[in-house]
Amino acid sequence: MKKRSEKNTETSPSKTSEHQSSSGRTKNQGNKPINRADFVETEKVKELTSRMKPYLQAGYPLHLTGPTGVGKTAIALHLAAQFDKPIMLLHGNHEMNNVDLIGGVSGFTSDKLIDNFVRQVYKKQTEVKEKWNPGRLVEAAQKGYTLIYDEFSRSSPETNNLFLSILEEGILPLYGTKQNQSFMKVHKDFRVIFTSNPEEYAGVFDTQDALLDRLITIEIEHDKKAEREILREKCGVLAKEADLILKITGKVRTACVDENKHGPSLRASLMIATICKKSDITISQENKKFTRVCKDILSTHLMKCTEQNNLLEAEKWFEKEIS
Ligand SMILES: Nc1ncnc2c1ncn2[C@@H]1O[C@H](COP(=O)(O)OP(=O)(O)OP(=O)(O)O)[C@@H](O)[C@H]1O
Repeated sequence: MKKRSEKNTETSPSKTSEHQSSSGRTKNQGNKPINRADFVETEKVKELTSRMKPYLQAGYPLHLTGPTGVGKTAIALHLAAQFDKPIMLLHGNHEMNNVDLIGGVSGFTSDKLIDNFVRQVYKKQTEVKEKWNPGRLVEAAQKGYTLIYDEFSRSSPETNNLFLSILEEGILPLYGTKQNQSFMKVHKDFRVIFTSNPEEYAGVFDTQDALLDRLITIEIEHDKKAEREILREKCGVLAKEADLILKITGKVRTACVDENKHGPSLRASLMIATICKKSDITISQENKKFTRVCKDILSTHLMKCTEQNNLLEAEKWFEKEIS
């Protein structure tokens, strides 16, 4: 018997890398657990969770919006974990396109059949087929994952248009994928939590009204009490130490708000607390090492918001205000 069949899969390298560069921002796909051990369930978080969970249970998508570092992603992850479903995290970016979300052709598969059964007859038959790689959204929508689409407004409105029919008709259009079917039905458990920064932030597209109309938008704001709880539990600082750090970042934040600019967030306070704890730096206004750390972490905000021309001037502002 001299009949041989070979299968060959070729992947076009350029297509693959293009695909990865933009979709590589998708993290935690499917069933990989998210490490949320250091999440602090503050009173504010409890209140928000009990308010928002029923909306998701009823099948409506949520949209958490607010300034950077206010805890939108952390809350979205916490909320998503309330459902017994894998969580998929997708990061918006201007390069993301439909291929990243619904898939595209990423190479070819070829079947080769060589028939030499009769010695004098040699027959070779090759069939080449395009290889379709489904995008992230296909997997999540098909299997009923909870999708967190972080900073979705950093992707273009054209890309986000896909969500219009997902959220309204429960179907995922498969245009451009050369599939037999033109759409796919979305799993009944598929839930979406969007997060975004307000439109005045750099690198953010205006969101189409039609999409906003389909979302339940909740504004998340800075909350001093919650920040204090997080600093204490996450970094292990004392209440008075947390208060001092928050007083300092708060002063700079207020100076920024006065100038209509975005000031330091909880991230800056977490950095100060973590560095001081790990380096055994006493958190006290009299300790020069501590104020040095604060100045280093807050210097970019100081220069931007206090309209001081150089770092020295900004530091003088700091000495005067933080005393
Ligand atoms: N409840 C919480 N418990 C523990 N850490 C938190 C909590 N809320 C926020 N954080 C921490 O604060 C920082 C900022 O939070 P997060 O990234 O969720 O903010 P964000 O609003 O999504 O910011 P951005 O708009 O820049 O994406 C992160 O380091 C996060 O781990």
